[in-house]
Amino acid sequence: MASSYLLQCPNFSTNLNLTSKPTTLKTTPSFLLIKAAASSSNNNTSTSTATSNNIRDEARHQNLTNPQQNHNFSAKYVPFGADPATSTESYSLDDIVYRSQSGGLLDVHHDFSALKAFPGSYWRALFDSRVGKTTWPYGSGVWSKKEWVLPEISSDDIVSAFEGNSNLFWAERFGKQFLEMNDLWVKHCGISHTGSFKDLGMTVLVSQVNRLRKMNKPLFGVGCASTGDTSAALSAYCASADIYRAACAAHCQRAFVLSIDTDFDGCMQLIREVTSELPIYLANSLNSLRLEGQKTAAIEILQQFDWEVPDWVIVPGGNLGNIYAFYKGFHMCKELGLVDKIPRLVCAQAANANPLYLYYKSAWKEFKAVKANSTFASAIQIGDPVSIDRAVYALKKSNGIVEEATEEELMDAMALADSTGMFICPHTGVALTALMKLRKSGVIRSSDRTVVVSTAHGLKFTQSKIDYHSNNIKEMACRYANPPVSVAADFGSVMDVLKKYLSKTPKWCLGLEEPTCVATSEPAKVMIFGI
Ligand SMILES: Cc1ncc(COP(=O)(O)O)c(C=O)c1O
Ligand SMILES: N[C@@H](CCOP(=O)(O)O)C(=O)O
Repeated sequence: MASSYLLQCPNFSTNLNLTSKPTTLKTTPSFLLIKAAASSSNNNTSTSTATSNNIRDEARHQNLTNPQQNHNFSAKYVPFGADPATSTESYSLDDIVYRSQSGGLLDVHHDFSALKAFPGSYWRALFDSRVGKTTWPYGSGVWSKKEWVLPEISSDDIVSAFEGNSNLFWAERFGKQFLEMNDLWVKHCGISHTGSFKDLGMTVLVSQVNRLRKMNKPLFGVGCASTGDTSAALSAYCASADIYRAACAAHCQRAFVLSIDTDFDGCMQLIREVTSELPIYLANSLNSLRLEGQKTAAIEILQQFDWEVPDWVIVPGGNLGNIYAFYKGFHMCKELGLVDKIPRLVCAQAANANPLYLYYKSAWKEFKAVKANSTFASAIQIGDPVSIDRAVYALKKSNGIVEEATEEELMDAMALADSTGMFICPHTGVALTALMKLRKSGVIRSSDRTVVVSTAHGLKFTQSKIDYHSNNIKEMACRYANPPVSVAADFGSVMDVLKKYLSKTPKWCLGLEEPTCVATSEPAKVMIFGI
């Protein structure tokens, strides 16, 4: 009985939602109308009865016949930072709760004693055995770690697009050419179902929504504030679970988007108020369930290095859930004996939205929210991050660092990365800038194994690339811009342009003398003819 509501600031650029025309908050009646319509339930994900021998049926059969799959792993919510051994406050994951009694954050705490009954080698082998298969739900990079994520959910309730298992790209040329590094890697979390790392968290959250609906919990909607990535993931996973159909009349199988005249922080404040008034489940990372999925990217990095721990992991930060999720994934691997240390974490912020950076620079003395200014890294244009306490914890525990990137720095870094064959988003440009600064200062050494987390697909942020390469950004030199050359559509004009371009190349290239063998040091030219 749930539908999905999204609160977005108006200039979101990356929205992949299946939306109707955006409605402003002033049209509250429409909002209520959908709530009232949420009366029937028809969830084909959780009641898969149609075809036999699909992967979900096979998983069900396996559960019945393979007792090894029955375990006593469990998890619960505890106040963030509290010692679970002594804290008297805890909640079932089936409770709808986002804050502790004192108003603080929550954390999902796993029963480590049950998990520790198995040695690290067991977990490594189990996770490795599931990679790249189509077995439900373990073919997902998130659900391949199900025992560490949501151990008690039935595989039947899981809503998954087999997210995760993303490419860990060896940035050979970027590393060698610009940083004298040989062991630089980019974890492409944005090469994913809806083009950002949010899929990792949303599969967990929407699966739990599916479970709560089956338990007849009072839950009539799912909602988030968003710059565009969280909302895209929420829409897609709710659509995949057919959650809209259950909520609305047949003509309205899509998310309900409110375009609100404020920034992300304003939207976040509003969705928090709305979700405390209405039975709408909060899908932002304030809800600690999301981080259980996102932490699997850290486990995956270790797995991809054959359980060797990198020296550094650099993560762009906005609302600051993800930096903690990475810490948590690494920390669990250490606690449970899969590895013997964790990497140092770097959180990279845009200078135009840098409250964590300022806090770090004050030696953690005083946190002040800021008014986030416009940045090309629009998904991290956040001045009052909800997970500030989680981020500080992660950074302190990992001997971490916070860096920042100006607009020019992040755009230049993105262009340089693209010039070496990557195609990254501006947030990844922020993380690469942090790396470049830390290399320059010698903090990160040439031989350090370093992973930069790429959080979204470059294709979601093409306008920034077009602006940069057209030299169309006020007060920015766009030093690495590569604008197209306009040329008339006739052979002579094209040849004139090409001859000028190729004037420094050997004469045989221009057909002016017999070809000789090509010197291997001669760089090849790449020419693209387009409109
Ligand atoms: C593409 C992208 N990168 C980075 C972030 C920052 O992640 P977090 O808010 O968890 O710090 C976000 C969203 O916030 C995002 O959408
Ligand atoms: N960039 C995010 C901001 C919200 O982050 P969340 O992880 O707290 O949901 C977005 O895409 O909306």
